[in-house]
Amino acid sequence: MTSELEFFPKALPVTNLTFTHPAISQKQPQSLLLSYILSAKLSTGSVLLTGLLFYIPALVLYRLWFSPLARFPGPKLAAATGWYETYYEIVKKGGGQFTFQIKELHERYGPIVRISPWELHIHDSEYYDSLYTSSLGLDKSPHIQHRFGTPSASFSTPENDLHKIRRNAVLPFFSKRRIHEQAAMIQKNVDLICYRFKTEYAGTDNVVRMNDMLSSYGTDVIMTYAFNRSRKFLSEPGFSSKFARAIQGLKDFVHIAQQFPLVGSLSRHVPQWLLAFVGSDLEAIVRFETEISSHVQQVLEKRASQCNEDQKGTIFVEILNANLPAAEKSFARLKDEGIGIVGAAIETTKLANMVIIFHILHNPQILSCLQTELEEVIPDPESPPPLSALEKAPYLAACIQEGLRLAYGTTARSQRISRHRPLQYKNWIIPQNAMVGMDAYHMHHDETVFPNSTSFKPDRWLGNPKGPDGVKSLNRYMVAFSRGTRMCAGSNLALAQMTLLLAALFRNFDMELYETTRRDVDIYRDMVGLEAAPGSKGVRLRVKGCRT
Ligand code: HEM
Repeated sequence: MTSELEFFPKALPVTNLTFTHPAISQKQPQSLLLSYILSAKLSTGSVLLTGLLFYIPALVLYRLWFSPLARFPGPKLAAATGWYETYYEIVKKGGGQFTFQIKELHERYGPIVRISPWELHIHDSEYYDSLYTSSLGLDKSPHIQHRFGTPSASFSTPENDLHKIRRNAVLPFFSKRRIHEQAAMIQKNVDLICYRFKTEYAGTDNVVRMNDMLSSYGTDVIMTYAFNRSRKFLSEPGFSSKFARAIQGLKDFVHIAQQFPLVGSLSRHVPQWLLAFVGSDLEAIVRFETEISSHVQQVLEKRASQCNEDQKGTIFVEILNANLPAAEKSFARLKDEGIGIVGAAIETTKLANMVIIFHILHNPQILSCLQTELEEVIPDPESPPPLSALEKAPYLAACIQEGLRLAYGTTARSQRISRHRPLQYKNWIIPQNAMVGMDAYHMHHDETVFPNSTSFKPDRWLGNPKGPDGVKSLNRYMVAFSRGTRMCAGSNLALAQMTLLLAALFRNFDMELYETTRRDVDIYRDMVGLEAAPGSKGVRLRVKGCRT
């Protein structure tokens, strides 16, 4: 199917987003233009110029008055051109500002707004479960397929049916039982952090850069879990992680790759030496991707030579053993899945931990409540209880829940498309093939659900709390892991990592923030995940001493 007529060189979201309307055929402006050209025999330059003069007004006219989205409220400029979104995502304040602009649009236009020629956004916490659901078989928008340069990862797969096949292959790998079986591996990484805190940091002026430490923790865990190959970044001086720069680079590049997918894919073909020479973050990204690719390659080679005993139980052996078509087991596909999983695991968990650690250290009362609880749950810090016991500590769980809320998971909307039938929101009929999205930023700052929403208040999660109607659970409105068919596959792993680390740090150490303020954890840019203000060095702390 042809896409909506598009003059702008910026890539169009997707083929299927065409809206045909009886009043104006998609082909009309094109055929008019063609007959004009043939009869006038114009030079190429004047043909293009004349074409533009016809084409742009016809396109804008169609979008503003004849598109099936024309009747939805929103600014005319956003309805007329995708460059409106591009301006906020790439230009304004260095980019990543569209989510905040959408919030302003909702204040002006109400709970449903047309935010681009192709897309609607809804701000109504009660509707989230209707859109992010398993029951409607909605596609994820192809608009965001190239965001991370891994178009065939489950995470990026637009089509619901194909996504289901891919997701089902990895899901058992992240079950709660599997995660509990791996708790000892995660605890080993936590023990190493505690050992280094005790021997290198406690009672000294040495500053722990949590950005590095948490990136290394996330990387070492997921690389062991997925590939049985730890990178041992936690043993590096200052906990520095070579993947951290790559992940940051991926984040910095995310809106460019989304707005201009061609740039995203071409960048992957620039030689690594050239990227290194110009000092680009892309070089770190390519290096990271090359490393994951080589792990995938090894898995395939070892499997071919049947000497893959050491990789038993790793994620790719699982996928290779699954009942999937051959194309699903190709190197290119597995590489994308590998990069997708490692990328999804590291940054999200790091950010949530960082937000939690900051707020606890920033609020002495919260710190004291948590330490009191942990002293009961972990009487002897030398022999911590199993994960299952720590998971039952209510105040720790409440801190984690509140941190996930303020770290958002993914801040940007993840748009859905109904291919086969229209959707309904209140009195609005959303036409099929329209993109429609909601996001955690709007959900988590809905003051009717989370009063004083910018404050870190673990207490709001204690004692089986309810939402605004006094009936539905408050948990229903916490969407850091999203919901429905695309809900985070690694949420059990993420929660286990957070529980084990936070319990150990706050039970074992007295810590204080070092030159860190809210500015270092509050969202300034939406780079699909939270990004703090420019120049932030993330959360940094000093270990004052050990607790017994
Ligand atoms: C605090 C930590 C984490 C948060 C808040 C989080 C959040 C999310 C969210 C919101 C999505 C849905 C994205 C979308 O709809 O576009 C997602 C998907 C995903 N996450 Fe996580 N994530 C976390 C940690 C992890 C970890 C540790 C893994 C481990 C591998 C992981 C693996 C995945 C995968 C594979 C998907 C794609 C699921 C699919 O499309 O079927 N995540 N995550």
